[in-house]
Amino acid sequence: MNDILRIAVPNKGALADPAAEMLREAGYRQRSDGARDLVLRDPENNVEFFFLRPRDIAVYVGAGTLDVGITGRDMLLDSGAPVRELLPLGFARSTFRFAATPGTADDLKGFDGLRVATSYSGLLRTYLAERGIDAEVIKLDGAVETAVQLGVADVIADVVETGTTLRQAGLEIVGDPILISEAVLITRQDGQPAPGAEQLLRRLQGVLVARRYVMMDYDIRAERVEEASALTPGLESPTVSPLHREGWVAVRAMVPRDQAQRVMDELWEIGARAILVTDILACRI
Ligand SMILES: Nc1ncnc2c1ncn2[C@@H]1O[C@H](COP(=O)(O)OP(=O)(O)OP(=O)(O)O)[C@@H](O)[C@H]1O
Ligand SMILES: O=P(O)(O)OC[C@H]1O[C@H](OP(=O)(O)OP(=O)(O)O)[C@H](O)[C@@H]1O
Ligand SMILES: [Mg+2]
Repeated sequence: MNDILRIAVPNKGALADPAAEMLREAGYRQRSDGARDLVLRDPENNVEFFFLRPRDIAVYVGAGTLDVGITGRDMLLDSGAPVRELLPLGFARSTFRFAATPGTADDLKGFDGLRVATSYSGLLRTYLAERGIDAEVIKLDGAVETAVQLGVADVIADVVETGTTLRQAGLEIVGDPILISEAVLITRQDGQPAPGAEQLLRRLQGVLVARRYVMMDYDIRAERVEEASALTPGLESPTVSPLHREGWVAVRAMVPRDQAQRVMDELWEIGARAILVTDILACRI
């Protein structure tokens, strides 16, 4: 048997609940609601979970004390730790952006000599240095949007999702996104991931596919099956089975969830009937 796989998971913040939910869907044990365990063993799956601050996760994984972890891409880059992304996980999506009071700093080029507040100073310093911008970085722990109002900074660089927090602080986005972020599974930069990481990776990939796709079944006249297959090509190829009813076949294919209604309309137009859509609970592709 392989060594136990040691997995770092966020203990609070925007990543914690969706990470736990995803691991649960992948068949792993997770903390019960409200529990505050720091370590959780899951002997059945030969893994151990360590609940840590999301910001620290890249540090532990980079040091090699933990094998893999879940954190945000922005936090990974900010840490400067020797880690790499194994798999983007599709939640905690955000952009990292500059913002300022309207009319005060409309362009990155004009940032020389200004004070930029952020809780991602590593990421920001690299970004400014790469562009030769000589701004002063003010490192704060959080609630960065308030820094301009209180006169601590001229510009901020922070996580933006809906933009509500910026609007409430009377700030406006400046320039292009510094980074597009989401939750990611990470491992150490050098060498192969730990042996048990393969299984975790496959399970998480399975959850992502199960979330993104639905299963679609329908009946159609045999002479239209080519046309129908073009609408529902599936991941590799749709399954076509004979029907007892002469001249008809049954087709089964995976369809992207967000396209299911459009595909059903188009199938109906070419004569498909008994079109059924079902959730995929789990899969290995
Ligand atoms: N409102 C949000 N929507 C989507 N993703 C977010 C949001 N806020 C933070 N994130 C993402 O979640 C990850 C962790 O950020 P989070 O804010 O939870 O950490 P933190 O600021 O250290 O913790 P806390 O806010 O609890 O002090 C980052 O990758 C960030 O991009
Ligand atoms: O664009 P929005 O949808 O408003 O979301 C973005 C806000 O969410 C996060 O704040 P969080 O609650 O984590 O507080 P923090 O700034 O103290 O980390 C982030 O730092 C932004 O402030
Ligand atoms: Mg936060």
